[in-house]
Amino acid sequence: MKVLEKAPAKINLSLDVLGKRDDGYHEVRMVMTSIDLADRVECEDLPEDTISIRTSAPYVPEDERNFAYQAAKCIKETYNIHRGVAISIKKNIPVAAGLAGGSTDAAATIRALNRLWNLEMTYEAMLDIAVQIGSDVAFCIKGGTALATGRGEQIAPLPSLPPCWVILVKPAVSVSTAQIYKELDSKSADHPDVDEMIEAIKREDFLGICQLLGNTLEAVTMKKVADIGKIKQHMKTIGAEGILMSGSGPTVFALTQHESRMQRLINGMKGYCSQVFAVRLCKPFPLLSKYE
Ligand SMILES: C[C@@](CO)(OP(=O)(O)O)[C@H](O)COP(=O)(O)OP(=O)(O)OC[C@H]1O[C@@H](n2ccc(N)nc2=O)[C@H](O)[C@@H]1O
Ligand SMILES: Nc1ncnc2c1ncn2[C@@H]1O[C@H](COP(=O)(O)OP(=O)(O)O)[C@@H](O)[C@H]1O
Repeated sequence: MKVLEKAPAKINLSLDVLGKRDDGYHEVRMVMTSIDLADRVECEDLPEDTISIRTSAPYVPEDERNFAYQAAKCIKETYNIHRGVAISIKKNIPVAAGLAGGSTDAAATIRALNRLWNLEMTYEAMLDIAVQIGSDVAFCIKGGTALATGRGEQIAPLPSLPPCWVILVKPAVSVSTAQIYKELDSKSADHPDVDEMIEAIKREDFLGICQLLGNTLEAVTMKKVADIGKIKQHMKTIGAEGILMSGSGPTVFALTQHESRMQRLINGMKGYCSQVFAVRLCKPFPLLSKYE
């Protein structure tokens, strides 16, 4: 048997880093939302008890370093499963871009194996696996819009955003999330107003959401990748209601409710960067209600 799961990317609308914790991670408060730029994860039974990984993109590991492999291994160990699986990942999300590409593949693998192996996992059981793979995997299990706290693994759902376009521009460099957190001095950094962002979302106030976009990590990554500042400036000149770097970067996104602005942004930014996308938002997965 074979099951297919869609694996949407995320953007961070508000990302505040409160400080460093004793376990080496940073305490964060983030509002995240899923976008319709998605990988496709296919899981198929294998006759022998092994995990195999195939991806469509170069530079993505096809062994135990792949987050989808780690998710499958963790489920096999936790549920004492002695079955093999072939995992095939069609990558559409740019790699190491601040869009949680690897995390969403891991989350999709958890959802897929739950179906393939009839595990009847609850949402909480999926989260237990997710936190062992990475901080952003928990959000990606359900997706939609949510507040993520702790190291990013504590999830509280929020209402969906008003409909809009998300235009993404990925500079031709990648950054290491660990390095960006390491270089952050959270005391002297800018801190976005996460609570006001949540209120704006609850009020369905699109312009308020755009004005409140903020990311504590942006200044750190901008110092290393000069293109980010140039992209932001260029997008501002073309016109968008809100512009921000996602996660640890270097992808920059713009939000607009106007199709004409979306077209202008796409046309204007294509001459600037090779990786430019315009996508809609994604609703949360209606999964798990059967088991909750
Ligand atoms: C910055 C964010 C914002 O959503 O996203 P990306 O830019 O990666 O997409 C996340 O916090 C990234 O989460 P994720 O990519 O899952 O990180 P992990 O694999 O758990 O950790 C990678 C490394 O980042 C650092 N890290 C991560 C999360 C956190 N709250 N504090 C940290 O200090 C640690 O050094 C850790 O070893
Ligand atoms: N399924 C996967 N897809 C992409 N990258 C993966 C995957 N599994 C492991 N990785 C590793 O994770 C690193 C971070 O990639 P990614 O999750 O795309 O970035 P980000 O954390 O910035 O959102 C990559 O450099 C890659 O080596």
